[in-house]
Amino acid sequence: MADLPNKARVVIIGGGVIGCSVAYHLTKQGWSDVVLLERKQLTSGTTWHAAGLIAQLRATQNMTKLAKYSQELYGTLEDETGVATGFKRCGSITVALTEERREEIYRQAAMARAFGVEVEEISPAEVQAKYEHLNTDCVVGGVYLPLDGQGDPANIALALAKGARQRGAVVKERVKATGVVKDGRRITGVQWEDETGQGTIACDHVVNCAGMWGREVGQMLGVNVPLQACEHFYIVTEAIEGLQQLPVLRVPDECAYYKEDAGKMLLGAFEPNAKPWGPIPEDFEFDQLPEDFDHFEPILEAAVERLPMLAEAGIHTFFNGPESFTPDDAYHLGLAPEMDNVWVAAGFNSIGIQSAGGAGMALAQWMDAGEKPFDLGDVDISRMQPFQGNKHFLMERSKETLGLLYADHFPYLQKRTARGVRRTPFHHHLIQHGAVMGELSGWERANWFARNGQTPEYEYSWKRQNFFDNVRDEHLAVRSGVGMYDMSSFGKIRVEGPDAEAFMNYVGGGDYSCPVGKIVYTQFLNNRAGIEADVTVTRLSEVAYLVVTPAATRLADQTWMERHKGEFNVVITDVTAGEGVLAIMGPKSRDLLQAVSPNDFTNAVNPFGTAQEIEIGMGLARAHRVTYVGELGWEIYVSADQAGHVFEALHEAGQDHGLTLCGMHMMDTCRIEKGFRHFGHDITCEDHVMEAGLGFAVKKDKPDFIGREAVLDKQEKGLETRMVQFKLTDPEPLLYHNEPILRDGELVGYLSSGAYGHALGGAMGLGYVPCKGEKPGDVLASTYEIDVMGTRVKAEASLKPMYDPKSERVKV
Ligand SMILES: NCCCC(=O)O
Repeated sequence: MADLPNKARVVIIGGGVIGCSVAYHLTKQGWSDVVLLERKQLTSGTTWHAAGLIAQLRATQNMTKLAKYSQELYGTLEDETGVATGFKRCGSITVALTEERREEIYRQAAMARAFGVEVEEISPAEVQAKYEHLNTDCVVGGVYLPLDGQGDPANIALALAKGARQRGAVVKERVKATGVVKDGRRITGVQWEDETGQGTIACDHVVNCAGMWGREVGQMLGVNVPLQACEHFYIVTEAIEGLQQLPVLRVPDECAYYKEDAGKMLLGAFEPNAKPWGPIPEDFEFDQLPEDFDHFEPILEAAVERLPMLAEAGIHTFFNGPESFTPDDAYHLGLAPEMDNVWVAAGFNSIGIQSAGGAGMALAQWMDAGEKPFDLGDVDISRMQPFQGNKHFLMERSKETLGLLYADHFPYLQKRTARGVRRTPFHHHLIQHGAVMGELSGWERANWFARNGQTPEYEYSWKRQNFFDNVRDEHLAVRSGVGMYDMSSFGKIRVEGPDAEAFMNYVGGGDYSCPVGKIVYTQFLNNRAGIEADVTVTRLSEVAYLVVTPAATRLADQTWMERHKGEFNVVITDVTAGEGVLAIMGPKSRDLLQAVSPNDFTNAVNPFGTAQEIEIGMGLARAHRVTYVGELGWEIYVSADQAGHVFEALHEAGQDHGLTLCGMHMMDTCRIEKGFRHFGHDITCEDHVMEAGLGFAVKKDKPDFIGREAVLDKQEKGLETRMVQFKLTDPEPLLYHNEPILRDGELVGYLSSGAYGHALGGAMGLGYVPCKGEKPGDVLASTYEIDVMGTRVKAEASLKPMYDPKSERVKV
C-alpha cells in the first residue's frame, strides 16, 4: 500500500511546477501536513516540455510583482535545495516590426518602470549589438529587460518539490486522486488509488493543480475550472557554437520566441489559429503530439529569414506538446466559488514556469491567512462565468487565446471567437441601429454605434481609433441632450428574507436601514477596509434588496455575500437575466421619460437615489434614479418579456427629443470625467475605502460591519495615499491605464484607469498618489506629469471631480 497519511491539512492534486510550488510555499507558511498526489511522475504533463522563459513584466502591477518574485526565487532555489535549476539571468529582448507594436512595447517599458522592473528602450542598432545573429530588417525598435531569464522547467519543479519535502510535505508519485468525500460546501476527504490499493485522506483543504486535467479534476471536486489543452509547437536545432550568452528573443509580430537550449536554439510559436487538443489519454506521461509541419511552416519560414543561422543548423527536434489555455488568457488562482475549501492553481497559458513561483506564494499566503494577500482580480477563479466551463465554448475560444499571447494588445481589443453566448433582451434592436459589440464575461455589449454608411467594426490602433468621433458624439449627447444605453449585463442579485436588513448592514459599508425605494451606493469591505465589491443596493421591500454589481464580478460578489451569510436568515439569488436595463441619461432624460410614462419623475416624487415602479409604453418597469455618467438620468429595469417593447417605446419617443443611442465606451469616457471609480482598476481589495475617496459611502457609526475597525483606524491615523484625478494639458495624447505618474519630477505611481474626457477636452486618468503626513491640499500643491510612452506630459490634478464637482447636474 502507498505510504500515505490518513489525514492531512491539505491535499494538492497534480505534480507539475504549479503543484510543487504550492506545496513548497505552504510548507514555507509553516504547514507541515501537506500531501501532493501525482498520478504519474512529477512534471510528466506539461512542465517537462515547457520552454522555461522567465520574464518579469506582466500586464498589471501585481502580476508583475508575482513574476518578479518567481525570478528572484529561482535565483536562490539551487542554493537552497541543491537541485540544479539551470536558471540564468540572460536578459530578454522584444523587437517591434511595426510602429503599432513599437508603441505597445514602449508603453510597456514606461509601465515597467512604474512597476519597478529594470528596462531599456533600444534602437534597431542597439538590438543588433545585443543580438548579432538577428536580421534587423523591418525592426523599428526594441525593449531590453536585463534581469529576465530562463531555466530548466523540470528541475525548477523538482527543486520546489525537494524544498517542500525538506519541510515535511509528502510528495507521492503514481497515486491518482479518484474521488472525494463531501459535506455540503466542503470536501472532507480525497480518495486515491495506486497499483497496490486505494484509500482516503481526510483533509481540510484541496488544491487543484492538475494542469490540462484541471477542468475534469474540477468536475470531480464540484468546481468550474474553464481551460482547454492546445498544441504548442517548437523546434530545437542541432548544436550551434556560441549561443550561451544570448538573451531570450521575442518577435511577436512573427509569432516567435527564441532561446538558447543546451547549446541549441529553440524556436517556439504562438500562432493566431491554434489547435485545441483532446481528450487526453489516460496513460499520458511525458508524451508528445504528432508533428504538423504545415501548421508550423509559416512561422519557420519567417524565422529562417529573421535568424539566418537557423537555415544552416539542421533541426534536431520538432516538438508538439499540450499546454492549457483559459478563456481570457489569464491563469486561475484562488478559492473556487462553488466550494469553501477547494482551491485552484491551473490554466497557465504557456507561462507556467515564470508564473509558478509567484502564484504558489500568493495562493499559500491566501490559504494561510484566509484572505487574499493583495489584489489578485486578474487571475481570481471567481471571475469565470459558469458557462465558460462548457467544452464547446472552450474548444472555440482556445483557438484564439494561444495566439493572443503575441498578438498586438491594442486598447479595446475584442475577442473574435466563441461570441454571442449571452445576449441581452435588446441585442437585436441594438444591432439593427449599428451597435458595434464587445464582449465581457460572455455578454455581448454595445460598445459604440456606427453611423450610417460606416462599417460597424473596430479598426484597432494605439492612436485615435475609428470610433473616437462616434464616442465623442455619444458623450456630448449625454452631456447636453439625452442618450440611451443598455446596462442589462450588470449583475443583479436579490437578497431577501427576514434578516435581509441586518445582513446588508453587516456585509456592506452603507446604511441600508432606509425606506423602501431608497438606493444606496456602497462597497463591501474586507477586514482591512479594502474594497471587495462596488455595488448599488436598492431596497425593494421591507425584506428584499437588489444588489447591482459590475458584469464581471457578479459571481465573486454573490460568493462574498454567501460566505458571510453565517446565521443570517436570507436567500441570495442571481436574477441578472430576468430584467433588461436601459439607462436614459442626460439633461433631457426627464422629458423623454415623461413622454412615455404617466408617472412623476420630479424631485418631489423621485429624487436622486430613489426608485419607483412605473408604467412605460404599454408595459411596467422600475425607474432607478442613479447615474454612472454624472448626469440627470434613470436606469429603467424591465422584465425580459417586456424589454423589447420598452426599447421601442423609448426609441420612438426619443426621436422628438434628440435621443442618441450610446455604448459602453461612452459610459467609460463620461465616468472618468466625473471621477467615478471603476472596480478592478481604481478600486480593489487592497485599496482602502477612505484612500479611494469613498469614505462618504461608509456609515461609520454603524455598530458592526465588515471592515469597521480598519475604517475607524484610518480615520484616526490619516491617509497614506489618495486617489487623484488627472487631465493632460495637451489634448492630443491618449491614456489607457498604467501610465506612470510623476510628482514634481519623481515617479510616485501609475494611472489605475484612463480614457478621453470629450467634454473637458483631453485624456484623463485616475491614480493613487502617496500623501502620508500631508494635508489634503498639499497633494495639489505639486506639479504633475504623466509619462506617455516615454514622453512626460503635463497634467492638471484634482481631488474633486473636474466635471460638475458639486454634482449639481445629477440632482436637477
Ligand atoms: N512558454 C513560452 C513562453 C513565452 C513567453 O514568455 O513569451
